[in-house]
Amino acid sequence: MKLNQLQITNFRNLKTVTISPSSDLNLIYGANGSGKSSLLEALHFIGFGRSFRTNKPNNAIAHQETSFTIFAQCNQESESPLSVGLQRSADDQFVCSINGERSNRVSDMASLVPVQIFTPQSIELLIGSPGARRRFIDWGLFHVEHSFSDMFRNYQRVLRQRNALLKSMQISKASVSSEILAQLDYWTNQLSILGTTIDENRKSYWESFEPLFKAISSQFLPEFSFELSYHSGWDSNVPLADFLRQRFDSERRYGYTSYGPHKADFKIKVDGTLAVEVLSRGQLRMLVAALQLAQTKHLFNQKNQSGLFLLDDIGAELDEEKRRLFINELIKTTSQVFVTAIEKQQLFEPTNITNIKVFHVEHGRVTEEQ
Ligand SMILES: Nc1ncnc2c1ncn2[C@@H]1O[C@H](COP(=O)(O)OP(=O)(O)OP(=O)(O)O)[C@@H](O)[C@H]1O
Repeated sequence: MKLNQLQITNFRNLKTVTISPSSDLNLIYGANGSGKSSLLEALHFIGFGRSFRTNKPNNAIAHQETSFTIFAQCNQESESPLSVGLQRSADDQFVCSINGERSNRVSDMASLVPVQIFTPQSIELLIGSPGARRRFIDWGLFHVEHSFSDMFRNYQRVLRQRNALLKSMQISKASVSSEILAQLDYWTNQLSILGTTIDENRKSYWESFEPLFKAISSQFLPEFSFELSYHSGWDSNVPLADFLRQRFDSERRYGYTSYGPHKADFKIKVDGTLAVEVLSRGQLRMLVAALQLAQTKHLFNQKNQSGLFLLDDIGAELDEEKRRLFINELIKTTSQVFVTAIEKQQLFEPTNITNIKVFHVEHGRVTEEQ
């Protein structure tokens, strides 16, 4: 999938932007506050239906305007061209269009355009909460198997029902009626069926992902040998329903389900110690880069599909050699890469890539350099 035209209107300080990006590498530079990250943020909206900077999408509507629009035309591998658009209004309306057809499901659009982003904050994947690591695995699964997101939504719906029941039991001091216990049993079984399938999907993803990661990390960080482990969120040698039933007393005390795939995580260690305890910030960024690149390769291997890769502020904490290595490897996966930096010098011209476009951003205007 390659984006060949992008139009942005009233998105932060980008009033009207129309560009025809390179299918390989796009280098974007400009002073602080010129609008570089806003350009990547607009692309991120296409792949996720949300920002990577705020959970209040209305903040991205340009001041004094009532909506923003983002429209992209794309070429797809061996398929007919695709056009996607989205509009967000200040009255919280979100409308997507796919080849002119309206859709209110952001995931319909997101499934068509895989987007990954690498920013100075991306090390949150390693130092932050397990939720970010679960989303990382689930992004990979979603793009290989789109039905995964429906399965996960169902799991969350069942989890909410089960938690509501546990909460009511926690509040009530009376002994639990057989009717309530039967209801809990029902939701426990449902949770177990969906949870086991999610866990199996994640495990098989992890199995095929791990060797790709190992190969890339030995290139990106040859001084370390990493050990990866995936944790299901419960002892998955025991069926989830049995595991939960054995913990009924503590679950009732807490009033929620504290085991299951919603508690899954993965860990990366070096000689038995968590990588975050050992690596420098720049090395942690390279580790995240290796994880993301492995995911890009995995998608390409499984679906012969590539997407957009956004690198915001590439100059931060990565030396020139590492930047060059990362971008060159990304281009090999046939990703369409967008890189931003403040200074043009930080955006080296890679030697073996010919299809490069350079854009200068100034006060919200984006111009292509000839
Ligand atoms: N809703 C909005 N409407 C108009 N302008 C906005 C809005 N939100 C943010 N801005 C402004 O848009 C400008 C562009 O911000 P952006 O983060 O894209 O800059 P940048 O080029 O990435 O800068 P830096 O190099 O400092 O990260 C900033 O001046 C910011 O204050």
